[in-house]
Amino acid sequence: MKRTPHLLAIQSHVVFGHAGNSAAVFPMQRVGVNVWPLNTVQFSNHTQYGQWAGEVLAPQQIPALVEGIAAIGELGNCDAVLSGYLGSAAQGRAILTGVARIKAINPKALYVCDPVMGHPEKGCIVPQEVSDFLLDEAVAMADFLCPNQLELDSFAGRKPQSLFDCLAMAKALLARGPKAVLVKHLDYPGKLPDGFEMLLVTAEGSWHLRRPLLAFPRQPVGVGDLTSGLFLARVLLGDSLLAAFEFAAAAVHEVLLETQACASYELELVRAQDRIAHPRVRFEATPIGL
Ligand SMILES: Nc1ncnc2c1ncn2[C@@H]1O[C@H](COP(=O)(O)OP(=O)(O)O)[C@@H](O)[C@H]1O
Ligand SMILES: Cc1ncc(COP(=O)(O)O)c(C=O)c1O
Ligand SMILES: [Mg+2]
Repeated sequence: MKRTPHLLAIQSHVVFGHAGNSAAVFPMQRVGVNVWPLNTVQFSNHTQYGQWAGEVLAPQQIPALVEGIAAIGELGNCDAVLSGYLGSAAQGRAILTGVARIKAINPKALYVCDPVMGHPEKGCIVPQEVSDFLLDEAVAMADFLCPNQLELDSFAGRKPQSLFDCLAMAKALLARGPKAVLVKHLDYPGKLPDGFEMLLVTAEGSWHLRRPLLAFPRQPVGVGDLTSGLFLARVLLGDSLLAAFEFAAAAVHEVLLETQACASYELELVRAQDRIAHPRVRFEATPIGL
């Protein structure tokens, strides 16, 4: 029998609704991965409501929890670490120490970094020191990096002029450490207004994917966290990076269709669970080169 992969997921938890681990854990489990959720913050709701209650996890808790898993002899079973929304830069450094500890026991373990940064225009609120940590330190250790366009711009220090410019910006990141870059949301001058586009960039090749842009009165949150989580889950289950990319796009689109049909602001993950596991839609990524 094939072994079920194990994944340590270090990102936010919201009591109500879906963002961070609250967007990604159930879908990753639903496609067949054992998830170890480690919550960097516990907030009442995501920050795009503009107000929330709750606390940031003390950074020293991250190594303490990782050592607790080592002490029961299970740390070597960890196949990957996924990091997302962080409450402080100290938490980020504690995660990198944890990644090094896990890779020392299991050199095949992957580190996937979704570099969630604060953006005033989007309403996602993250401390500035976290963005600095992601730009300078996390990128060097990440096996895969999953930025959105705004985060890609921050890494490049500029905005793109075209789709090929986005590709060049993502390719430049490969030289800084990651083996693959998944740009979860593209925005560039000349982009067709009715599409939602993504890029997968690896040393072996690059692919562009377009799916329909759906209309929402308020943009749902947690879509990026869902995308990175499902992409990694499918890689751990044995998909190629390209297959995992196409799967994540299809499953996320299914969730958005259900969310739109319910006129819900929060992602309808429970209702969409069968469609997450078995997407009915398929989007083919096309090779793209410079
Ligand atoms: N097919 C789609 N139609 C409409 N909106 C979408 C679609 N897919 C994703 N979105 C929205 O696009 C935005 C992507 O957010 P962005 O900040 O760029 O990425 P991330 O969620 O990774 O941080 C989100 O507001 C999400 O709700
Ligand atoms: C607590 C929390 N976690 C994670 C996110 C990231 O969500 P998304 O996947 O939409 O970038 C947000 C965005 O506001 C958030 O408030
Ligand atoms: Mg995001």
